[in-house]
Amino acid sequence: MAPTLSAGTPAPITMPTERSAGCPFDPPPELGPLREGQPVQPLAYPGGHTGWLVTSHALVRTVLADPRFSSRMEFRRPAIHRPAIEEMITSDRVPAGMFIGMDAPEHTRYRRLLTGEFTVRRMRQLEPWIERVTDEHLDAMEQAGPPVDLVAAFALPIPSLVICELLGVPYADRERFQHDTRVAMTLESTPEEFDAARHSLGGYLRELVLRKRAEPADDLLSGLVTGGELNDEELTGIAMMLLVAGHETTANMISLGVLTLLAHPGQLAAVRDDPSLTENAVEELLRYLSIIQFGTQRGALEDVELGGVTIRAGEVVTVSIPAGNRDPERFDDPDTLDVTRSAAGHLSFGHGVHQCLGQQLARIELRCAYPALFRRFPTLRSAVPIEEVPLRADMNIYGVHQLPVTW
Ligand code: HEM
Repeated sequence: MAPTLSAGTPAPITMPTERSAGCPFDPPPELGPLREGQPVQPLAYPGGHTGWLVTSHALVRTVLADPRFSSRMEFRRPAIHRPAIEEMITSDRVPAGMFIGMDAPEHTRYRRLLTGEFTVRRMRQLEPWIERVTDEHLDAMEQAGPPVDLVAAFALPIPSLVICELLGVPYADRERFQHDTRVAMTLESTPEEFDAARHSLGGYLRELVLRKRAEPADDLLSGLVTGGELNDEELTGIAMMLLVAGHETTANMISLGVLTLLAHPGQLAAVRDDPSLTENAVEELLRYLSIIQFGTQRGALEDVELGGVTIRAGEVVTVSIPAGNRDPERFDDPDTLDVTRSAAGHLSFGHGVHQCLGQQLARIELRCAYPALFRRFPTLRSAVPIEEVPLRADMNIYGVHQLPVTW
């Protein structure tokens, strides 16, 4: 049932989603005034529920760090209409092992099994291999000659190959899982399309788990199989979560990051002239772009006071990562891309116990991809006017559908 708001509380708004035509890299313009005036704002969720939208950096962190706000799937009610996800949540068909939708102690148990696989040290060991894969894709681009779609030729295959290698998923099967992931992520997918994609991916990964059981190899999934703590359902859920989380996110950061640098030639020149700025530039692009564009959800397990309002038990809170990352209280001149600033403390990988498990891997891929691309093609530019690049306004993960480039 829709909770009633106390007297004096502003009327609920719907989630701002429209970006300004002038700058596709800026979040929807309504978020700024909301953050300055009403950083905990009543939000109308699809289906008639009322919950909250949190927009300041400090309060986003507060929510994400507070165990009174649950991550359970029933609270991951999207702030914008996503029929497939809404149906999945209400029908209680959440797959086993998907610990992004769990609280302690279940979350802790699963996450502990994986933490060791994603340490900085482990990820650094992958670095030479990631560099080689990156070079091979640049070779292929060079051979094909311009124009090339950077998404298909570079931004998608690299993270996809990397997560496959890590998990032990045959890359040759990529068409199937890339298609299923795309359907699962598109806002417009119907419940039927979403279910079909999930079943197809689940069936595929379940078979793979059985194969790893029969013939373990030297990969993450085999390690989890032989560790003996997880059943086949849990292993399938974990593999699905990692495969989905591991390639669309980084792929969009690569392509949208390249487009952003092309649109900010001074910033591109600064990193090109001083490669020691690369790590900074990657953090700044993560902050500036905030590709998890509609935020992430939590549910109050009890009444909680937040920013002067009472969130009632059971209400859903959406924290806006884009709004938090553009908060002038936290970052000076937040709407300016500045690769020389320290963007440490950005929220693009979340915060608290659910903070992104794959963040070190993503960082290594990004630190490798941007410089290698601009080194190989110093004259790289968009092959179409920037306003014509098709943007992923309709996807939970912001980015570009295609990015035709030339050099
Ligand atoms: C630029 C790339 C990426 C971005 C922006 C990103 C962003 C995020 C964010 C915001 C969360 C927190 C969600 C929440 O609190 O509800 C998260 C969680 C997660 N991410 Fe990432 N991610 C990226 C890459 C990756 C990669 C490469 C992997 C896998 C290898 C991955 C695996 C995960 C997992 C498993 C979780 C859930 C962690 C948990 O619940 O404990 N992510 N990510």
